[in-house]
Amino acid sequence: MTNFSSRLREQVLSWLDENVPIPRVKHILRVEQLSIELARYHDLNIQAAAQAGLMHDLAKYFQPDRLLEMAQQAGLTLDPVEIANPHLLHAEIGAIVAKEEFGVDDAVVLAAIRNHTLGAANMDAVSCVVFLADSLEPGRGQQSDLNRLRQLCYEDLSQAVYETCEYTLTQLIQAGKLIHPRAVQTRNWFLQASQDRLRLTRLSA
Ligand SMILES: Nc1ncnc2c1ncn2[C@@H]1O[C@H](COP(=O)(O)OP(=O)(O)O)[C@@H](O)[C@H]1O
Repeated sequence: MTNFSSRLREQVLSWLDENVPIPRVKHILRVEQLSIELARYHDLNIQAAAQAGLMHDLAKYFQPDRLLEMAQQAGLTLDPVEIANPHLLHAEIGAIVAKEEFGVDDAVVLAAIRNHTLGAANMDAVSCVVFLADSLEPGRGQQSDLNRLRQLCYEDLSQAVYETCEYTLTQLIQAGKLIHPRAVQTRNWFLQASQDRLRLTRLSA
């Protein structure tokens, strides 16, 4: 397990102070906190969830040209939706910054940073927790559907990821925005995972 020393945490906080506006730093700290809480509840690697929560938005304020250039340098294959909206690359590029700037080499942490916006089919539980924390941290609002999703995070992680994808996708459709296919793959994979578990539960009852 990566030892997320308080010294490294201070280094990240001081970098965030320089590169990210205060309201976004507050969001990041709430994501860190909820990631820790969910990881503790589900008996996951708390250090990994905390690190990914704290570093998920490192590239949030990088300009589109910089994101595209770094993605090209890293040899990433770009989806047309990322070319139309390079901001979506901040998750992939955030993982590169975590590695290069802070020496993070834990594959679980780097995957959770990469997966925080679009998710991924079959993403691991720490990625699920950070994905959910980013969408559902208390600063996102107190609407009843958000509060129901928050409750679901403690009952069934797969179902919570599936329903959170549905929530985000519905909002994007209503706003007439492009949808990245990876978000649809995430939704489909976690829908099937939830249904399979339900079927198994019924069979064993
Ligand atoms: N599945 C998706 N497909 C296309 N665009 C998306 C998708 N999910 C999020 N976005 C867009 O990317 C932007 C960044 O998403 P996100 O990282 O969740 O941002 P924030 O933390 O600011 O809400 C959002 O404003 C949204 O418009």
